[in-house]
Amino acid sequence: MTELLTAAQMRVIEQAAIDSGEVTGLELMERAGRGVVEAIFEEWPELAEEHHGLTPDLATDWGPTPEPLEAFNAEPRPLRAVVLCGPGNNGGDGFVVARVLKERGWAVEVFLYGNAEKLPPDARVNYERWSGLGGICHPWLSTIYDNDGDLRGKLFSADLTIDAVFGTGLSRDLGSVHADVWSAFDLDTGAICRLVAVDVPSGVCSDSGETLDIDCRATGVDEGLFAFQAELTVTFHRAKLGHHIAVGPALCGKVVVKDIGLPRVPAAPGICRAIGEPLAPWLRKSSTGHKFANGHALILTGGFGKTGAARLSARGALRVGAGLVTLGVPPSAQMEMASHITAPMMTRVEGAEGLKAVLEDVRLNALCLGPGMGQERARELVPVALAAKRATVLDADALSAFSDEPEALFAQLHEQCVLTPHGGEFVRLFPDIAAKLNEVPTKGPAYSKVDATREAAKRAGCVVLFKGPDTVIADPKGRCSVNSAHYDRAAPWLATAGSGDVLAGFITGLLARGFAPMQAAETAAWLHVECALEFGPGLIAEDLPEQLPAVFRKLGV
Ligand SMILES: NC(=O)C1=CN([C@@H]2O[C@H](COP(=O)(O)OP(=O)(O)OC[C@H]3O[C@@H](n4cnc5c(N)ncnc54)[C@H](O)[C@@H]3O)[C@@H](O)[C@H]2O)[C@@H](O)CC1
Ligand SMILES: [K+]
Repeated sequence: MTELLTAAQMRVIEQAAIDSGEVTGLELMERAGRGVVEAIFEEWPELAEEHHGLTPDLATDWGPTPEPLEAFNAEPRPLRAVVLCGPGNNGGDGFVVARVLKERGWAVEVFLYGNAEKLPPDARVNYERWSGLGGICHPWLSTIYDNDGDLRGKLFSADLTIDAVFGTGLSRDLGSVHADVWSAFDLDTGAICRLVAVDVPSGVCSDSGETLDIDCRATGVDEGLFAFQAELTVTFHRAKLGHHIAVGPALCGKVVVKDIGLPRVPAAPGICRAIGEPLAPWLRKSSTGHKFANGHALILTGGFGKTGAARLSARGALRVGAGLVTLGVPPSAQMEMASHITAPMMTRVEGAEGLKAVLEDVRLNALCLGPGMGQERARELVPVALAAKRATVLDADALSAFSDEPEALFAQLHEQCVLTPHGGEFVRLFPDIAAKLNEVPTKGPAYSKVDATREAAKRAGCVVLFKGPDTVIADPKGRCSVNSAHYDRAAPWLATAGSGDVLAGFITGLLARGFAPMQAAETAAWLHVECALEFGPGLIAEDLPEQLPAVFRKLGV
């Protein structure tokens, strides 16, 4: 697990290092800027080749882009970079990048959004260093307005563009504070070649991964997404939450984290973590244990014609290692179920009384309710299941059944429960929290999916796993993690019918094995994505449990 920081947490870590005298802010900025250049050369080694270099005097002479034949016969030209600097320390990093590239013979054009006199001290030093190298700093906005799209032309013909406009300090409303700042965001940045964002693409809130809206009436601009679309994002020390949640991943391109020599992140309850590979020993089974040592899960099913979802959960629970799995079937579906199952067992569960009777068997240590269950059956069985105080997963219909009275559900939940809502179910159970999350933010740091899941878990009094490509899991004490299915873990084929039922089964199976709710939810979410990656395109829900043996083998389980 690695930490995913907020801007405030990053500032605390940075300030503590500076206060301890280990490092200065200026040194951190130098390392950050150099880290960006290093990451660029690692990503595009062709840019690191020396033969492109020319003398510094020619470095600002851009000239028109040659035709292909001309280019073939011409002397090698210097590589061209445009660096867009903002008014804070993100801009300071940009000046370092500009200097380092210029020292390597690149032709570098720097545009400053803001007033050089008002730059914060470290950024100001780097502005001076850039100027001392003979570097010119163009005022950004006047260039756009006066030279009729000059900057645009440069951007679209540059070999590299650096976005150092806003980083973790993006806080104010883009429109109302600076009615003209939108112009930076009005560029079709997705079409710019090799656009590299320093820390975070400008316009993306690093805490929430949301883009900030602007008041289109005040600025007179068309509505749009006012954020840069980067091909590569280079961040420092640790990834930030915004790199992994909401629309952040879609705008970051690829994220590289560069070490800038800060100390390890101290353990603090408020710090959210990215779920990483579970340790194999957790998942291994004891060589002497019998099946009952690995728990017995009960998965309640729906009626006739509605049993498939619970079977998917059962398959998931078995494959993840539950010793036994029993499907609790209403009479109408007994024949259907019997003709479909082999390894899972089944038992008749006819209503509240039926479930009470079945739960007298205390070996049933993990319950799953929801997949394909039907809301009526869920309303009848959920209270009985919760009163039994077993580890319990509530998914799908077991959540929607309480849309009209979520408080009644919360009153019955206990700390052995895991709720697994997707976006729609989340809205039904936590409408006020969802409304806050879905509000388009105008200021940073914006309310995030992490904030929303934490608040929901606190209210529910149990673990909440809020699904999505950015699944967030939180417990009532504020512990929180993100299972990011982005970048090299992108698993778009997981968005398929029944995949949530398998996830509920994985969690139930792990709970049966004795995992704590938070650990079960985190491990299941991680395995779920790994199974999808293992199978690849063409995946359907049935395939997911079948990938577990291969995933386990790779983990060394
Ligand atoms: N925190 C750290 O440990 C380090 C930070 N560094 C860099 O510093 C950045 C953070 O610097 P800052 O805190 O100065 O923040 P930024 O440089 O991200 O931006 C803050 C500046 O933008 C202004 N601003 C914010 N919202 C605005 C809006 N909507 N319209 C116009 N202006 C707006 C602020 O008033 C401030 O001047 C990081 O992203 C990173 O790039 C690095 O130099 C290395 C170390
Ligand atoms: K940036």
